[in-house]
Amino acid sequence: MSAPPRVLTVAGSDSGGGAGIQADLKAMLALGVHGMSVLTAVTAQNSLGVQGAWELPVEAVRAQYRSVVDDIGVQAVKTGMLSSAELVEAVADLIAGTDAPAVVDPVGVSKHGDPLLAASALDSVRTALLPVATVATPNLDEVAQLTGVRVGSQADLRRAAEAVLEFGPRWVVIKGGHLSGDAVDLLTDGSEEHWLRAPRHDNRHTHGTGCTLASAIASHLAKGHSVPEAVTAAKDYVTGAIAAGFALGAGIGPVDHAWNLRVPR
Ligand SMILES: Nc1ncnc2c1ncn2[C@@H]1O[C@H](COP(=O)(O)OP(=O)(O)O)[C@@H](O)[C@H]1O
Ligand SMILES: Cc1ncc(COP(=O)(O)O)c(N)n1
Repeated sequence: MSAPPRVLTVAGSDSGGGAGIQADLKAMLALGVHGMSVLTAVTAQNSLGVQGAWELPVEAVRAQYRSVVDDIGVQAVKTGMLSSAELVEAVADLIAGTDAPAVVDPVGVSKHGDPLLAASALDSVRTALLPVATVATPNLDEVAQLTGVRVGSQADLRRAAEAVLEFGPRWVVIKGGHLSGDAVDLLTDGSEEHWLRAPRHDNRHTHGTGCTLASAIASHLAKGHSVPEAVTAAKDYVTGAIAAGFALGAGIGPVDHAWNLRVPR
């Protein structure tokens, strides 16, 4: 049997299993690729928030990356929580030397507002990480932090995309998940525009949506799809996962990564 496409996530661990590395690997399994991981940080996290976070040393991040890429090889890379300026710069450097598309989710804060990236790392995201991204996937808070553009309605999404593209990613998906009404995202490379629209699911169990979307994009890119095809398929996958999100713990539960695999009985 031939090996499936290989996808690498470079991200933090969520002990609750809903976001971070755990979400990434689950999404990759559900989409039929071989998921691999470089851990950047460990969080003590659950449905109520982040109770603690510990960064790994930069040598540990570099060593994991080299182990995976030099032997197994990757068809796509995805980044999530990178925690510090030093890690952002090291990861940007590693991606620049890798011949595979990179999906950069510039994770800033958790759904509960806990910081996952130091404020002092924002400049490195702008000048080192975004320039090596094939696709960047900021949410509206990350757009505001990185560019100063505040999105209040769908009409502002194009302006937000233009501001992010200034930093050099090939494509950007501005996620409109935090607006009201339909869940509308804008994918653009500055010339083509694709509006991705899905019904808003009235489900508070949305922990891990951003990680899941970015990992799904990376998985479809690894299978050889174009960026617009990969993002469209990833949007369908995350929409289904949100619709099937379930309660766990006393707070915000996870999306269901396996929704597309469940056989109705
Ligand atoms: N309630 C919802 N119903 C349907 N889609 C949603 C909902 N909330 C977010 N989305 C979609 O989930 C994806 C992740 O967006 P978002 O939640 O904004 O990311 P993040 O986790 O980075 O904050 C986007 O495609 C967004 O449109
Ligand atoms: C380790 C880690 N990485 C990322 C997120 C963001 O989660 P979301 O996908 O809900 O924005 C998180 N809560 N924890």
